[in-house]
Amino acid sequence: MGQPVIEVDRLNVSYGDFQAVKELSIQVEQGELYALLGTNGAGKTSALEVIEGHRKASSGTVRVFGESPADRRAVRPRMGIMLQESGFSADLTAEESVRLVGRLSGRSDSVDRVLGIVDLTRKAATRVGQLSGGEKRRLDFATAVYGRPELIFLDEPTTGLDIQSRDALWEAVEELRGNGSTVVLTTHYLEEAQQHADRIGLMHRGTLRTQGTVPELTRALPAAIEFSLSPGAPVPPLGAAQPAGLAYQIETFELQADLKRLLDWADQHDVDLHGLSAAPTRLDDVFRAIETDPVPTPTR
Ligand SMILES: Nc1ncnc2c1ncn2[C@@H]1O[C@H](COP(=O)(O)OP(=O)(O)OP(=O)(O)O)[C@@H](O)[C@H]1O
Repeated sequence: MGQPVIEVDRLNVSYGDFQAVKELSIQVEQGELYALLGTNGAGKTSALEVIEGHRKASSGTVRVFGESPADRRAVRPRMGIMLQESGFSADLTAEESVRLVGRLSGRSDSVDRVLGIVDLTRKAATRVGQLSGGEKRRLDFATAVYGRPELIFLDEPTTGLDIQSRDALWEAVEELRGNGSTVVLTTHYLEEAQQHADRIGLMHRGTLRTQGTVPELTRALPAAIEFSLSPGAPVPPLGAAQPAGLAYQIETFELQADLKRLLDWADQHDVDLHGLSAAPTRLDDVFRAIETDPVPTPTR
């Protein structure tokens, strides 16, 4: 891992009496794609707004490139931000919007290049107010990556995008990462986080409940083997639970070995395992478990 780009230590964000972010501590290293995921209202946007320099912390410290994010002159030229909702003026054209945000960023780039990344070249002269929802999201992304920033925040970047636009966006993100950019992502599309993130932090009700790589997060929960038996079949091994009728389920932390044991047992007893499936633990399972797990357990 490289140098820390983002260092958050015991961050708290409150709105009046309501504490939206509680004692959040995370570090994001240079070149990393860190996905901050969580349930609705978990506090992700509130935390990111502080890290981006848009909001003041109630307490705690945040450093971006070793500086306070409030020090906009030091930090802003090095970061590109795609917010959940764009603040573009409806009267500006796509091209004017990119030029304006580009000028404010202090970086230099070609407007054509960034509009090309998101296939908006044909819409360069179209006013923002006349762009579709997906086109506006793509314009947001184009402005966030203008000048190839070292640090890019993507807040639900692919919401409302068709599959071609998603693929193009992720291709552009991977290219930026190839050049060493660091990316912070929030999304409700867990498969995207699973596919692209180096590390994932899961927030629920203001706290970071767990953090790690996908294998680290999924390792903590059992995988599942499922099958059905014909009436009169012998009792299956491995403490198989019987949730309904003739359907069985085995939870296991040793999927391969237990699957072999089950198949050997079926062979020996000449039993058919109808609808046999063996599924590794998915990020969705970790996510669901978070809501019922009262104990915060960040791993690192
Ligand atoms: N300006 C505000 N004033 C009062 N409460 C707020 C404000 N902004 C956010 N909140 C509350 O703080 C909590 C965290 O909101 P936040 O937008 O940070 O969550 P989130 O994790 O980004 O959620 P989502 O996934 O739904 O976008 C929510 O309960 C929200 O209602």
